[in-house]
Amino acid sequence: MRIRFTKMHGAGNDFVVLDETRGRLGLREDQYRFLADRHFGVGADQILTVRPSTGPGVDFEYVIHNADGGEVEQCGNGARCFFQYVREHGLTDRSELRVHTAAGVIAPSMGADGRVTVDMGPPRFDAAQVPFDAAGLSPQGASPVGPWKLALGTEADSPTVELAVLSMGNPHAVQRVDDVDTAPVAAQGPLIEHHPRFPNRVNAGFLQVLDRHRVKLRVHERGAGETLACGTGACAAVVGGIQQGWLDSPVDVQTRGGVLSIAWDGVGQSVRMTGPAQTVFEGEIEIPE
Ligand SMILES: N[C@H](CCC[C@H](N)C(=O)O)C(=O)O
Repeated sequence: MRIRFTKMHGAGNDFVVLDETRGRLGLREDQYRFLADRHFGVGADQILTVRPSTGPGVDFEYVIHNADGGEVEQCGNGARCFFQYVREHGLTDRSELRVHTAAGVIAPSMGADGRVTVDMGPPRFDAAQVPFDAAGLSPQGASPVGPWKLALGTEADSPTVELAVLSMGNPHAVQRVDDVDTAPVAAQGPLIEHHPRFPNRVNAGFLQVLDRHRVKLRVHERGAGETLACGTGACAAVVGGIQQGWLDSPVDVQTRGGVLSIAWDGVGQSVRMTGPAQTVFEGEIEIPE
């Protein structure tokens, strides 16, 4: 099957965007994996699919698959690219949209400086909503994010980490580190992602606090590995940092792919993420039946 796609990125987190506004492609997980494959396919961290509105009050549906082919609830950098895509391809001329995702409705809008701001909805702290199995654990702090001390292995000398746990519609576990450049992202990222206390796996964040309004962040993403930026990860890291008393809104999040600006006014309030969206090229590709 030959399909058209658009290659995009948001702060270096890269995507293949598919247009299903005129009909479904009906792709399987292995075909999403093929598209994401950096050697045999196009190459991407996630595949984003644009679909028509699901009903009143929303303008489009936004579907996300990780590079491993699995469908997931939310993607922040992808939301900015989604918004740019539908405007660039004449699917809307609106400067603000309401978009249905598996995690709920998000609202992207165009800023005066050409950057895109997305209302990502409120963070969720209830363990069952992450989901996170906290049975038998006592939080190490008094905030809704914990933190929670987890051993990364069963050996007596397994490393233990303190993780702020929360959901942006997708699951996040964020630890504070002194220096992101020397943080054990490669070693600990997969162990946290696949930790048995996260039944749906989890995105693993590594947060360095520079001052109360600036941080550095690296994220080992569920289903994709370390990415140059993670939008929902930046939201989760800032919320966790505010909840633990390290940060004040707004916060500039320096990722390896660019800077994201995150604002949050407190529990029950939406997280607002602002950042870049870039179209790289349009293409066609033959995918295996
Ligand atoms: N890997 C994430 C999905 C993509 C999130 C990230 N690319 C973003 O910008 O939020 C997950 O499995 O929940």
